[in-house]
Parts: sequence; C-alpha cells; structure tokens
Amino acid sequence: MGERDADGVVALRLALFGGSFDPPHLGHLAFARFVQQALGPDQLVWLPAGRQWQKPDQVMAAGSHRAAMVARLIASEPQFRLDERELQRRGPSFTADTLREFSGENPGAELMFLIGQDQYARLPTWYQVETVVSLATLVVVPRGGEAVVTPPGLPPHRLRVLALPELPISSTAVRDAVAQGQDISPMVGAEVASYIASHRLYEKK
Ligand SMILES: Nc1ncnc2c1ncn2[C@@H]1O[C@H](COP(=O)(O)OP(=O)(O)OP(=O)(O)O)[C@@H](O)[C@H]1O
Ligand SMILES: O=C(O)c1ccc[n+]([C@@H]2O[C@H](COP(=O)([O-])O)[C@@H](O)[C@H]2O)c1
Repeated sequence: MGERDADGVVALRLALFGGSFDPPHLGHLAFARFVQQALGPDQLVWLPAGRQWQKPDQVMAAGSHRAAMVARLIASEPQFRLDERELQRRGPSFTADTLREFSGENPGAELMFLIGQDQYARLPTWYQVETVVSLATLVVVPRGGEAVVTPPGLPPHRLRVLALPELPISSTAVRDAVAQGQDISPMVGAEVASYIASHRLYEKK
C-alpha cells in the first residue's frame, strides 16, 4: 500500500502502462510483472492506445482486437487491469490527457507511467511533456540493448530506473513471424497466439 498522508489517509499507488500493444507480448508482461514485484503498486493498468499519433503510417489491428489480446495476456494477474479509455476517446491518444483524467479521478494518488528506453528517448517530442512529467513518475527499463539514458531537452522529472533483464521481443517481430507462418506462442503465450490465429490477424494479404 502507499504512504499515509498527514491525516492518515493511505494514497493509492497506480502504475499505468500505455502501449500500442499490436499485439501485446511476453516482453510487455515481463515488464509489468517486474514493476509489480519491485514497486508493488495497488493496481497496474494497461492502456491500449487508440491512435498513436507518432505512428501515422502503421496500420494497426483494431482497438477491440488489441484490447481483447491484452485481456487474455493478463487474465491470471489479479493486480493488473485493462482500461479502454484511450480507445474510446476521439482523436490522438495523448498521455497527458490520460494522466490528467487519472489524477482527477484519484485525488492524492501516486501515478507512475511505464516506458521502455525507446519511448523514454522520444519523450521530449510528446504532447505537453511538462504535464506528463509533472503528473507521473516515469518508470523506465532498458530496451533493445540500450541502457536507460535521459534524453536532452527533457524537463526535470521523477525517474525510477528498473534493471529488467532484457527480453528481446517486439510487436514488430511478432507481426513479422505471423506473416512468415511461424509459431508465435513463445513470444506472446498460448492465449494471445490462438486469438491471433482465430482472427487471422497480421497474416500476409
Ligand atoms: N520487450 C520489452 N521490454 C521492455 N519494454 C518493452 C518491451 N516491448 C515493449 N516495451 C515497452 O512497452 C511500451 C509499449 O510498447 P509497444 O506496444 O509499442 O510494443 P513494441 O514491441 O515496442 O511495438 P513495435 O515493435 O510495434 O514498435 C513501450 O514503452 C515500450 O518501450
Ligand atoms: O502523448 C504523446 O504525445 C505520446 C507520444 C508517443 C507515445 N505515447 C504513449 O506512449 C506509450 C507507448 O507508445 P508505443 O508507441 O511505444 O506503443 C503509449 O501509451 C502511447 O500512447 C504518447
């Protein structure tokens, strides 16, 4: 549980995990489990992005499919929950908007936002980055062989770096493997693999 404030009220600690999740994979799950163990948030909320405005050329699986796959990936994890608000919002999915909503809905809560080094490196380009870093502690892990390094131009921020052992899995690699007819269960687990097969996602057209 969180810290008690001066009135003895325990603050809720929420870890927010945003992603395209196209599809979600075991690298995402390892990251979330590591955060749960290391930081013990009261809840860890998975937030599939509606329209990731920085990936304008990527044709993604429908939000309903990506949400359904996240639901399958986290089905046996009681501290994890799926939140579809970014899929329901019109326009681009800005993390600043999402953090403002969580902060308004959970007064006094401690918010953490989970990202890999690839997104941390891009954070200065995010919409209203000052709001993002003022509302959430960034929880960052190495990614793709890159250690966690603060990018130039990022405003002062609260940072937790976690030494997650790297799992070299990406959604891109999963999509490529499906297109080549390979077994993707080792990358996404049996539940997500069977969802992808039964909905014929990511197959070569
Ligand atoms: N294997 C992994 N280890 C640690 N963090 C990861 C891993 N894969 C993704 N992440 C992080 O999870 C978040 C969401 O990632 P995303 O859904 O874009 O998956 P991705 O594998 O990076 O996708 P793509 O290959 O399509 O770019 C990002 O912050 C990303 O850095
Ligand atoms: O708010 C922004 O400007 C912004 C720009 C790029 C990425 N994000 C968020 O960062 C999270 C990870 O993005 P991605 O592309 O690595 O899946 C996801 O929740 C995105 O909505 C947010």
